[in-house]
Amino acid sequence: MPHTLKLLSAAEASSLDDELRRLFSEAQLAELAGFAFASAIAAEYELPRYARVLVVLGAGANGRDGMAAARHLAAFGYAVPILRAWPANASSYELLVDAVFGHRYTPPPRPPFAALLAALRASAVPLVSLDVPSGWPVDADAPPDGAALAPHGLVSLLAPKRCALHFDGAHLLAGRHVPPPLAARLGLHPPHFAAAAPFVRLEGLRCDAAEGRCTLRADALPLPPSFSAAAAVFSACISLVLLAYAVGALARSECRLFGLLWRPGLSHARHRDDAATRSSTRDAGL
Ligand SMILES: NC(=O)C1=CN([C@@H]2O[C@H](COP(=O)(O)OP(=O)(O)OC[C@H]3O[C@@H](n4cnc5c(N)ncnc54)[C@H](OP(=O)(O)O)[C@@H]3O)[C@@H](O)[C@H]2O)[C@@H](O)CC1
Repeated sequence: MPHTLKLLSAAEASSLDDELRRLFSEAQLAELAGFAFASAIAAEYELPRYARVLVVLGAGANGRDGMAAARHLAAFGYAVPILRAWPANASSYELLVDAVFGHRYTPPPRPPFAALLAALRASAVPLVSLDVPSGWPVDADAPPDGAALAPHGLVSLLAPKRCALHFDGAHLLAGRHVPPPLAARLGLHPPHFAAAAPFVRLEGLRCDAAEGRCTLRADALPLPPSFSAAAAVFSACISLVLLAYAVGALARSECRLFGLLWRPGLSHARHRDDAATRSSTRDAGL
């Protein structure tokens, strides 16, 4: 069965933000997102090929998370300078990270961001966007126009936003800090993440703008085949142990029902014990 991903509208993404802000501080959210973003970037854009990274920040929470991601990338060994303006040597970087706008962007871009987006669009350096390709209308049914950013990669945070329908590059999903009951209540339906990885590659993702949904092919599981086989063997062993235990319990015919212990094997013995108790009580004249 293919796995259908929930795509969030801008309003749904804001509701999720509100829920998360009740659970985490802003600093915690930044660290969780920043680490997840950086881990996904490091997996897709490996060292040493993409060692020099320029992270471009906006004024909102997307920029704040981009700042945290930059710090984590630096800790992973990437060279991530802190600059106040678009550098003259931007083409010498090996990767551009777009953390300008997230899901609260409303077009058109105001100064100075219009020029910043144009510079990102014009660059030949591979570009990866965090959560939303900056400048893309989040809820748009139509693909963005030719002047919009065309990132090589997209790292969606927690759940892809609706505009991801029109993205067909390398797509990863980062962040797994939505508590499962909240994810279930919001119908997020996240895919499986491998072990403790804070991101998953959305390989085999097929987005259909007409249907308004993205599905992951059933065979595009994040677990490597060797791990899946090991997991299958492990779960088969556990099932066998549980089955052996159940058969053993049945053989001993122990059933506990509403607090009463019924043991056919023991009932005769208990009957004998009761009879013996009654006769010893009688003998004792009690
Ligand atoms: N860590 C986590 O777990 C979570 C992290 N999250 C992350 O936060 C992101 C959402 O953050 P956000 O709400 O701050 O919005 P975001 O889009 O970054 O910035 C808005 C800024 O842009 C500005 N602006 C807007 N339009 C403009 C325009 N046309 N031209 C110029 N400026 C414009 C706007 O200015 P204003 O309109 O307010 O004047 C404001 O300053 C989300 O995508 C995800 O990455 C959250 O999902 C929560 C969970």
